[in-house]
Formats: sequence, C-alpha cells, structure tokens
Amino acid sequence: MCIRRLGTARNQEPQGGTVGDMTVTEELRLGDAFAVLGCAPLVDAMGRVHNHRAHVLPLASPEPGRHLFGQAATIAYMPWRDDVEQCSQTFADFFCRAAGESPGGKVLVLSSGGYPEASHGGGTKLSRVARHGLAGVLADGRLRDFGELREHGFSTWCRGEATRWGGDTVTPYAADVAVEFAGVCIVPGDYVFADTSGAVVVPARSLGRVLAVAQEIEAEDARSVQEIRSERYPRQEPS
Ligand SMILES: O=C([O-])CC(=O)C(=O)O
Ligand SMILES: [Mg+2]
Repeated sequence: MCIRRLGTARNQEPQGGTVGDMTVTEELRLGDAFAVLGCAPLVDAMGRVHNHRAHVLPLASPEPGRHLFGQAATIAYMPWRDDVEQCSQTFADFFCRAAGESPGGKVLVLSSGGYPEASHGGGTKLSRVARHGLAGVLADGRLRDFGELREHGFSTWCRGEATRWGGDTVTPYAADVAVEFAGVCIVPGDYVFADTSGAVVVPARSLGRVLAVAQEIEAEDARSVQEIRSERYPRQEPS
C-alpha cells in the first residue's frame, strides 16, 4: 500500500515534513530556483560538472505553464508479451514500488519500452499521482486524457496525447530501477526538471553544485549581454 506523507503537487499547499534529506519548503524553493533558471543554463552546468548526457528535447504537456521538479521515481516499460509474468502485474503495483514509502514531491518517470508513440497511461491510472502527492509525471511515451490530467493539478510532460489504449503494446516491467529516457540514463532519486524548453536530469549528490554553476552561467550571460549592448558595429579588433 502507498503511504501518503506529503501533498506537494503544485496546486497544493505544502503540508510540512521532509522529501529525502530536504524539507518540503526547501524542495519547493529549489524547484522555483530551477524554474527561474530554465533548462538551458542547467544543461550547460551539467556539462561543466559531469560528462554524460543530461538533457531531453522539448516534450508536450496538457498544461505547459506548469514546470515539473522533483526526485525521480522510475517505472521501466517493455514491449508487451503474453508469456512474461511482469506483464500481468497491475500498474498500481509498479507505481507503489516506484514511489516507495515517501511518494510526496516525487516525479513519476516512465520509460518508453521502445514505443514512444504508444499510450503509457492516462487520467485514471495517473490519478494516483495526485492522490499520493507526487509532483507530476515525466513520460517518454504518449499519455491519454490530457483534459483529465490537467484537472488532476500536477505537472505532466510526455511525448504527446494518445487516443488508443497502449496496454497491448507496452507494459510496466520493473520499478525503482535505472531507466533509459530519450537517450538519458535516469536513476531513481535523480532530480528532474522539465518545462517548455525540455528537461534536464541532475544527480542528487550534484544538485547544489549544478545549481551554483547554472547561476554563474546566468551571470556570465548577463555580463555578455551588457558588453554587446555597448558593442560597436562593425566590431573593432584590438590593435
Ligand atoms: O487505461 C490506460 O492504460 C490508460 C488510460 O486511459 C487511463 O489510465 O485512463
Ligand atoms: Mg483513460
């Protein structure tokens, strides 16, 4: 059974408590800091701190004004088979294993299972995200019922809307494991941020460093814009 500790969907008031090592207030503040920066400086900062790919190209959302931030709770999808035991387990089982004992504020991450055009869930199954206080959903596949997802109040980013049920194409296979997401490795507990520009995945232990470097990059960019404002045209090379 899922244990609901916190309500941190972005339309809800924080109810106190902790998310991982952080209080809910600290995590909301951090999410706001990410939102102010946006994806590009965060991706640049990841490039300075780490060598691996950390960015996802823009996704679709039922409510693009809602950014998504939180620690990844992962479900790995696979192509559906009629003879594999996992394919007969329910989405609820995988959801609870992914979200763990403290689902509040987490981001449910769904890998594509090789079929990004297939539906990976919809308004009914994903109503658990609101019920158990997760921040939202990041799906490398399509989702159904955009209208319902919008009403649930959490933030959703995915490959687009689907109308056809996808349960005979893809199926949850494992929970709380590393997943491949659009060419990026997402490990449970990584921080993910998504907005209209795309998404970025930050290892939990690098969070403070990446945020600080992204803020430095923003300051460098602001200085460059100031210099460009007083630039002569054509540029005069120093003699
Ligand atoms: O049934 C599904 O797999 C997807 C869906 O529409 C829902 O969860 O509402
Ligand atoms: Mg539905």
